Amino acid sequence: MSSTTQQPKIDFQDVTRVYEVNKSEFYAVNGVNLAVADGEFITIVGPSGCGKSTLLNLAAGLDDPSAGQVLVDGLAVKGPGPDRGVIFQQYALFPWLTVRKNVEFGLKVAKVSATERRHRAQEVIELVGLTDFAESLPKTLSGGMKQRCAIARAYAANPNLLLMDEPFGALDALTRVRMQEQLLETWSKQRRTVLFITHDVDESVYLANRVVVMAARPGRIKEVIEVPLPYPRTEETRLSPAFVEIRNRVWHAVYHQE
Ligand SMILES: Nc1ncnc2c1ncn2[C@@H]1O[C@H](COP(=O)(O)OP(=O)(O)OP(=O)(O)O)[C@@H](O)[C@H]1O
Repeated sequence: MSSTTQQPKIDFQDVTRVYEVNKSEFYAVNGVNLAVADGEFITIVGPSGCGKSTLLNLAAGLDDPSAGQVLVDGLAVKGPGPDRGVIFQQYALFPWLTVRKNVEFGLKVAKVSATERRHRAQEVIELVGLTDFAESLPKTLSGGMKQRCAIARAYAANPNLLLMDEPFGALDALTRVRMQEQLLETWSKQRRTVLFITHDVDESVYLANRVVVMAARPGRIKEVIEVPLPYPRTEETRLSPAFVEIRNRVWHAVYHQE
């Protein structure tokens, strides 16, 4: 199959989600079309309430469209599945379990054998740089480490699609930059498809192959902006004129909405 005919990993086809608010219809998202290629890193930015989480939840199978459909690997999403790892801003770790046990939890539920669980947990804990904290409880970890643990837990199930809703939103600026670098490093090794929501324009450009800018009322795609900057991206990337130029375009699209 040539790359031009490859089936998208995620395909939002004319997706609309309507809520009933005060007896009238409210379009959280309206007529969204977006095809995400396998291995692509897509970020979604836009003002509060423009439907970013709605789109992510539809891809995760946590919600159903009112019209249109979301396809993953060519099949309509019918509910959550182990092929899709979801990571939210709140880490939602079990406070009474160690990092290792938190990471193994989902595998245990999925009845993966104890040996295999250990092996997989070890691998992903190493990947996110938490080896020295594998036996620690969440309360002893920093915010960034907790989020790395949540990411490791999502990776452990070996999803080929990562759905991330403002995962670094609660972190301080420096930790956030480190987490972005680490996420890109992992992504370069494994090339899982990523759909990543953020409020941060710099973050959206730094991470993505393409930035999807949304507009509100009704929630819709306003513009899709390519980021043809090479990986690995570094501090130099952030300072380069090409980065600044794209950042300015995204900024303009987000903040100058009619
Ligand atoms: N269950 C619901 N019932 C009614 N309206 C809803 C419901 N869920 C979401 N909405 C509305 O749909 C719109 C889109 O919500 P969504 O959470 O997707 O936006 P968002 O872009 O992720 O916002 P934010 O950046 O603030 O997280 C919002 O106006 C929200 O109030």
